[in-house]
Amino acid sequence: MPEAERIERLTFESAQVWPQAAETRRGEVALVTAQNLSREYGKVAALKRASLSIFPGDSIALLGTSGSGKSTLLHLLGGLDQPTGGELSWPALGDSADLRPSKVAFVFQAQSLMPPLTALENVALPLLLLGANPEAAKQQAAAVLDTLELSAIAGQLPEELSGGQAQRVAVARALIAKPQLILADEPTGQLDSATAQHLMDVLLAALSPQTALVMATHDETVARRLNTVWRMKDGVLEEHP
Ligand SMILES: Nc1ncnc2c1ncn2[C@@H]1O[C@H](COP(=O)(O)OP(=O)(O)OP(=O)(O)O)[C@@H](O)[C@H]1O
Repeated sequence: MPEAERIERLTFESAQVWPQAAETRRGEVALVTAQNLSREYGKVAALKRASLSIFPGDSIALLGTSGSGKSTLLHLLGGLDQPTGGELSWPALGDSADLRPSKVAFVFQAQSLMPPLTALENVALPLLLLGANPEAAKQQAAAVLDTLELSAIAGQLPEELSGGQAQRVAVARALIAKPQLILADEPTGQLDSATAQHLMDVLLAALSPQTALVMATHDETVARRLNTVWRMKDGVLEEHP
């Protein structure tokens, strides 16, 4: 194999197991890239010098114990929080002021739906925030709920839903504006294992090849459903063994 091709292959393969801070990979532009990214809360170093890039099609499990810095990293990657050190940019997405909800969407652990709104209205919300016509937004929300086999509960309020149904509605809300980057913070954390696996089925089936998913989890079984595992320990993004 020619030397140049060998080096390119080695570079590509290492990018599969170890988060690189390169802005491009095989001609693709990174959705988000970070170099020595740090976040301190007073004396607590929640994230220590993380360098990484995330590309379209990546599905990454962020595995680590409680307090290891997973939520801190997700919030920074989504522009919900500001780093105290390092560089962070969204080469394929543009300005951090302009990230949500059509470019980046979050799925949180639990109870993130708006209580006075029905499931359908919750799912339509990102489109309304983007200025869509309300009727068109509701029609699109109904279509997404249908895809996730949730049409029967479209008119119900969050308090009337099971934990698994509520999380699937949260996934529908994250997907509706066709974001390129989905950041999920332990979306299966409060679900039993069968319901958690069903949520993963739904989420993975709904991803397009242009979309990247980063999911924080404690659960190795959930992590194994994704292509890559990144481990965090005491604020450090560690190499996967
Ligand atoms: N707003 C905050 N103020 C002060 N300390 C914080 C804040 N947010 C997080 N921390 C601290 O930063 C560290 C990392 O927290 P983080 O929530 O990122 O961990 P995590 O891996 O997501 O944990 P969990 O799995 O329990 O959600 C912890 O020591 C936490 O106490």
